[in-house]
Amino acid sequence: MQTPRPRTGRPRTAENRSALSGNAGRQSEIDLLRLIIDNIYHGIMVTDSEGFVTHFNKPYGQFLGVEPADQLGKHCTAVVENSRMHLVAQSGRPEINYPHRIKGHDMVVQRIPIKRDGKVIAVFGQVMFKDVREVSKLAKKLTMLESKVELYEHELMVLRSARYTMDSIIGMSDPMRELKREALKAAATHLPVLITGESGTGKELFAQAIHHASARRLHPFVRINCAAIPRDLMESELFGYEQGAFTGALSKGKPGKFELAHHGTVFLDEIGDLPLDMQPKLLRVLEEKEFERVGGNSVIPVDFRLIAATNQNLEQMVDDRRFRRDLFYRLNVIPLRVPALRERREDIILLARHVLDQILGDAPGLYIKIDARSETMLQNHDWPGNVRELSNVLERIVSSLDGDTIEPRHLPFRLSNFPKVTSASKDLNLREALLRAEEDILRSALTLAKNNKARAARLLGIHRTQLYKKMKKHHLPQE
Ligand SMILES: Nc1ncnc2c1ncn2[C@@H]1O[C@H](COP(=O)(O)OP(=O)(O)OP(=O)(O)O)[C@@H](O)[C@H]1O
Repeated sequence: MQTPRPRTGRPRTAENRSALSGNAGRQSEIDLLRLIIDNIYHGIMVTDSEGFVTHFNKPYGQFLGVEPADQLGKHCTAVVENSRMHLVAQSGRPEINYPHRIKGHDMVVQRIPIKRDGKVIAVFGQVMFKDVREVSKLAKKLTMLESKVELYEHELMVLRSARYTMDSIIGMSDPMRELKREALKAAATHLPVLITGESGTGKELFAQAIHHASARRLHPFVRINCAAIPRDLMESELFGYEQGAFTGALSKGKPGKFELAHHGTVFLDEIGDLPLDMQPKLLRVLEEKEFERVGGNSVIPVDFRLIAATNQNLEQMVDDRRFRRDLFYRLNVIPLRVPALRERREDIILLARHVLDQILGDAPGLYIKIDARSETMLQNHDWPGNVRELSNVLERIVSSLDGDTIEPRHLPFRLSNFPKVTSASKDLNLREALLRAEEDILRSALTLAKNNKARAARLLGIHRTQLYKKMKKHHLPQE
């Protein structure tokens, strides 16, 4: 096709046309559009339906080394080598991401016909990449990023599962095997799970293992300790708040735990401590899977699986009207009870070995033995603080162990039913025995109370100040 000659005497700029109309508002709008076109990063050229240039921006001028204003009115083929703008005007078909060779560079361009009433009135051309190698670089970068994401997802899964699978829950006793089987079945559903059991039995461990065995494993596991959140902050912690919802609120607002757990699992620990006035709000989000932020008026949908745990007797609490019956039924869809350590004594030594291995870590050549009498003492103890108490006892022993074997003399006083005064117990005098017993009981109470001093003092039946005094006497950490 023959290239039409440039028409120099007939400027076709939008500016000129609107200057003729004499409309000031229209003029300023056109100025703005021209400014926008000139500030776009990519080179841009617009032609009319015959291929004559009506717009040509500065970046394109800089790229080609020409003055933009001088190109207006010329035919596109006289301005840009290999131009196809006039052909697109004729065919009316857009050319998206086409290769285009200019000045020895392979570029990537778009040519889009602009139509009015079905007729092409202009063609918009844009240089997408000044060098086609940019595209392949970008594509490579994208592939690289995609594989990195894949790698991280995999690592995340390995990391999480390495810590929290059912296999990492130690226990070969019948009740534990059965419990793991039930927990795996629960993981395959999206139903709420209620885990009960004494303090320190491993309820949280089960909650995490269920999450990581479920289809939600790549999404967040959000733990909320109902006993630890101050009452007046509970609602905003759970549901978040909007800007200016209350004094001290962050100016941007803040998402709550449920929002953060989208597609994942919410673990409500110590659910028995959820204040009564919060219970209907929890029930609503469980039933409707949507909530409103504090101070907000839009409803936010959320998808999560709920796992709740408690060491309290929720049924009794329902009877005492301290826990809502409707909420209890909603939570108790799949009940799992983690047995106390004394109900699975065959797991005690297994757990002790596991804890010792964890304490010693990767230290090469280090191995701590437990002699037969100590094993019997560990197995015979009732462990009111369960696995947590066992861990604490072993940690303390290891920190002051003088050899590589745990012997009865290393074990806390409470593990022996009563001190046997034998000829071997040369150093045992009453004062020392009482001191050891006192320290031991203090430690147990603190373990049971999860280091909450007021609770520990209540357990011991003494005043808190007295507890602090005794802790000081035995050099127990006060924080
Ligand atoms: N079967 C187990 N195998 C390995 N570690 C365990 C096991 N059970 C408990 N533990 C460990 O004991 C400690 C207490 O466990 P966890 O916090 O899960 O108990 P819990 O029942 O949720 O306690 P609480 O009711 O006091 O919150 C944790 O350090 C946990 O890793």
